[in-house]
Amino acid sequence: MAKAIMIQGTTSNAGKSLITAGLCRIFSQDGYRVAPFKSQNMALNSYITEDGLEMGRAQVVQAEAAYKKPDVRMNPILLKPTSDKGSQVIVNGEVVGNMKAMDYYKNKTRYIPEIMKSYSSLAAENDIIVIEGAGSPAEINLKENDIVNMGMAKMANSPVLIVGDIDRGGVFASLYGTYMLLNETEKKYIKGNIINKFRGDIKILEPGLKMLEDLIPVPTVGVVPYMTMRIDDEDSLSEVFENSSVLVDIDIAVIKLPRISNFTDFNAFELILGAKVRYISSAKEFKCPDLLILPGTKNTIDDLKWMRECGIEAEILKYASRGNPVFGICGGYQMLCKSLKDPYNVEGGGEIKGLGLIDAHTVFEKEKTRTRVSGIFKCAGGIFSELNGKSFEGYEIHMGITKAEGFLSMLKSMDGGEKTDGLCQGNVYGSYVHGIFDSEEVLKTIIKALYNKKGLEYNETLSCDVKAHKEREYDKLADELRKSLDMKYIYKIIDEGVTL
Ligand SMILES: NC(=O)CC[C@H](N)C(=O)O
Repeated sequence: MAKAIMIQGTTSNAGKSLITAGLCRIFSQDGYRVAPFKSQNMALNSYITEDGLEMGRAQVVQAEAAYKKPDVRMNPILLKPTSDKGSQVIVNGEVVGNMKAMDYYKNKTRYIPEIMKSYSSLAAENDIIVIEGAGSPAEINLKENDIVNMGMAKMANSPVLIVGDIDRGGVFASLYGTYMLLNETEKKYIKGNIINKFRGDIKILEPGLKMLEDLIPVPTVGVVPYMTMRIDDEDSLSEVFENSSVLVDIDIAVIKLPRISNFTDFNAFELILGAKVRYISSAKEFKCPDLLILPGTKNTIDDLKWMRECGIEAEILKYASRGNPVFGICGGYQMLCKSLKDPYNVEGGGEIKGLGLIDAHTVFEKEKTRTRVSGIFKCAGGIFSELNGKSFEGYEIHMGITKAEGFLSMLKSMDGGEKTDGLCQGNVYGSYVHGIFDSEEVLKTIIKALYNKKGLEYNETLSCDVKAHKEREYDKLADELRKSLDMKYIYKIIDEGVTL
């Protein structure tokens, strides 16, 4: 039976996912069998495992860091918010329905047996489970019946480290306040604090650490520097959306839809030195990018209405009419169609005219398509015609089914026979495949075409192997954490567990 360590945070985005991933890599490097675990994730960035099951992307990254294949047991519950009040609830990788937040919170303890089944079976196969909490354990309105923070720590009898974000300020107050809002039993699980995202002179910080330790009986087990490294993000608070104003050769604009999903699809572009992805949420920011991407969304029709109202749709139509390239992924692909219909009310219902840039129609079905795919580009025209013959690999997660009016085609999946996973019309491209840009040949072909269009030279020799890049990032993360965390102490608390 594995031992456990749990990473909780004072807020969302404090860096729990990153530190969990780094610890997974460190323990694996030290020879342990390791698995990440998060009982419940609320995220629109999800992934499809080899068994066709859906899980949150943060645990996928952590699994990779632990040299493991992503496994749905690592994230038994996934909530995908469809609106401000409700979510699609996914248990052990399969949709169980849409639920209002209130109904879910009232009934969530019914999922404890599922959570513990997954946890126990992972624990039986590993030496250490690195558990990640969610949000903060001090949300006093949600603490009762908790299944993801202190409730989970108790079920797994796991020592807990709390991560605070010093970059946003108020780190002492939030670490102190988090501890003080816990009850006496819960406090016994807290074995250390971690200060994350530190930049500056540690000498100036040190007296504060001492004062905090005088106020609460919790040692600071490390001060982790601010890292520019990016691993796949979990939620829309992600720093990915903070645009920089650096000038580059190729400007790629992604529309930041209100329900944007799977924006990890575009991380691959970061490997291209001369390209920059910027996220835009107003018509004013549109300008004239070299490539426009419409990303996935959990609520295609609502997000299309939003684009229409804020004037972005008009900008896209103007931009596309001049022959500029547009690429839609999943929900973004659906928006490019002539019409979208939701007869079974899976995403709020109704019918709407699409952008009409691809002669196709999308209908939302009752059953979700969840599959991994691989295939090759065929019949891609326009500026990216060099994609033909290039292979892709990825996964699909959607309720909608898209059918072309006539003969339009672009991608053929090898494993799905004649299944068409995407369409192309002129310089407008759409596909259901998430992760399509992770293929080095696809990525390079697209970038090269964009350079050519601008009359610029593209240095093709630079590698953009996404997998190799990620491996290097995980090792770098582990090195950085080894330098800043007291690993001896962390091993000690893992070994001791929690005695009440
Ligand atoms: N991941 C996505 O973009 C999904 C698109 C759309 N919401 C569907 O389910 O069909």
